[in-house]
Amino acid sequence: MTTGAAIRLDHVAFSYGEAAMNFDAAIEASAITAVMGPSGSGKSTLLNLIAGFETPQAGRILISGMDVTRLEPAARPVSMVFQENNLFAHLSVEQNVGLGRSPALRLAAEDREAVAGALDRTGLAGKEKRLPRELSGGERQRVALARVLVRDRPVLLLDEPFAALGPALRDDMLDLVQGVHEERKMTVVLVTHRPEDARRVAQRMIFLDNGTVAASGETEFFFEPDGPAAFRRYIGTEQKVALPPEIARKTT
Ligand SMILES: Nc1ncnc2c1ncn2[C@@H]1O[C@H](COP(=O)(O)OP(=O)(O)OP(=O)(O)O)[C@@H](O)[C@H]1O
Repeated sequence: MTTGAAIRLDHVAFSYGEAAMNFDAAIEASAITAVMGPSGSGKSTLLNLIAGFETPQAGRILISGMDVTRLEPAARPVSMVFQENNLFAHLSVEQNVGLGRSPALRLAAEDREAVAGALDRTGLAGKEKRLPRELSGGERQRVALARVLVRDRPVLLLDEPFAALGPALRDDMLDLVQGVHEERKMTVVLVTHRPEDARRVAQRMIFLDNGTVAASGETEFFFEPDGPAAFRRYIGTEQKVALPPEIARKTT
C-alpha cells in the first residue's frame, strides 16, 4: 500500500523565454492539493517541474526530503495523468496498463494480477482487449488512472485529466480518485479550473497568479469571506457562471 511523499519547491525559477515563473511551495504528504489559477499562470509548468519534464533554472525540488532536481522523470517517485493523449493508440487496454509495471511489457504473474485488479477498480473489466479508439473519453482516462494505480508511486500528478468530460462523468472520476486516495494515501496534486472540483476532493489548495504562488492553505479557508483576495477576485470575475442558478440568484 502506498503512502504519500511531501513535495517542496524551494525557490524554483523557470522561464520559457518571456514567461518567467518563481515557485516556492510546500505540498503536504498524503493530502489532495488542488492547483488553481488563471490560464497561463503556470499550473502545468508547476506539475511538469515536479514530474521532471522541465528542469529548474535555479532552486531545488525535494520529494520526501530527497533532492530530485536533476533526476530523470522515470527515476522520480511520481506518476502523471494528462488531459489527453495518455495512451498508446496501437496497444490494448491491458497492454497500456501493463506499461505501468514494465516498459517492455514483460509481465510476471503478479504484474498481470495487479493489472487485472486495477482494471477492475476503475470499472474496465471486460474491456481488456480494446484499443483506445474503441473507448469513450472517460474510459480512456480510466485506463490512464489504472496505469498509475499499478505503478503505485507516492506522488500522483493530475493535469486537468477530466476537463473534457461532462459534469456527471467528471464527478464519477473525481469520486474514483478520492476513493483510491482513501485506500492508498498517496500525495495527489490536481490542476483544475473548477472551484467546485477543488472543494469536492481537495483538503488543500494552491492558487497561482502570473507564475508565482499567490496563496496556499486549507481549501475551506479559500472559500471563506476573508479568504485570499486574489482567489476571491478570480472566482468572482471568472467563475460566477459555475454557481448553480439558485445560489447565483441569492447572492445578487
Ligand atoms: N512549451 C512552451 N513554450 C513556450 N512557452 C510556454 C510553453 N508552455 C507554456 N508556456 C508559457 O508559460 C506560461 C505558463 O504556462 P502553463 O501552461 O504552465 O499555464 P497554465 O496555468 O497551465 O495554463 P492553462 O490553464 O491555460 O493550461 C504561459 O505564459 C505559457 O504561454
